[in-house]
Amino acid sequence: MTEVANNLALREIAAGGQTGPLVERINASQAGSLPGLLDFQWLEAGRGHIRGRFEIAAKHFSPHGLLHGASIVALADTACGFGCLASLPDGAIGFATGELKTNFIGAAHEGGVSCEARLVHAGRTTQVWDAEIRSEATGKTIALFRCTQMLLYPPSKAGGRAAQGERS
Ligand SMILES: CC(C)(COP(=O)(O)OP(=O)(O)OC[C@H]1O[C@@H](n2cnc3c(N)ncnc32)[C@H](O)[C@@H]1OP(=O)(O)O)[C@@H](O)C(=O)NCCC(=O)NCCSC(=O)c1cc(O)c2ccccc2c1O
Repeated sequence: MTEVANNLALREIAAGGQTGPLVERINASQAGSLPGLLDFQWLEAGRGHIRGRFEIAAKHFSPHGLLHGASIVALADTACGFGCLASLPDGAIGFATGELKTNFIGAAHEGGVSCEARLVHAGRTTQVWDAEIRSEATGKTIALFRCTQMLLYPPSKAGGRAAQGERS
């Protein structure tokens, strides 16, 4: 069985139980997991918004030489996940991506890829996030992304089980 370090002590990251600004706690939390392996960097994070980037490297490409769409989706989904974490309503203890959609409308081959995400619906059970992904080399938008984050509550409120982020 693959051992995955539980770096996502979700509530602690969001609640500021650890030291340092939120964006630093987010960057530290991803070490060894997919966003860390893809070298995502988070520059700003707060309630309702987040901004991040990666520098294009060989690992971000498809086998036939295009920047892999999954690299872009991973950046945008991670932005919205961490953004959701920074924007949980009272009582919510976790979240999971429920659905996502991406329009790929341009290409990037070198330089950086940036992502800005914002909360467009803050519900009790769902959040809808929009993200715009740009090539830093050209300034052009290369993808538009939207997802729904499902908000998870403790068993006593939801009548269910522990939050996704607390799965071992
Ligand atoms: C979204 C759901 C929780 C909704 O469940 P629903 O109410 O529709 O249905 P059920 O209650 O019947 O559950 C069905 C099924 O879902 C799993 N499940 C449900 N609740 C939980 C829970 N609290 N904890 C763990 N697992 C749960 C379970 O397998 C249930 O089947 P059973 O046979 O056990 O009944 C649910 O649909 C769901 O959990 N879907 C999967 C969501 C998911 O895994 N999304 C992708 C992974 S999360 C992710 O991608 C992610 C992205 C990021 O960018 C992040 C960034 C930063 C931090 C974390 C990130 C992150 O996690």
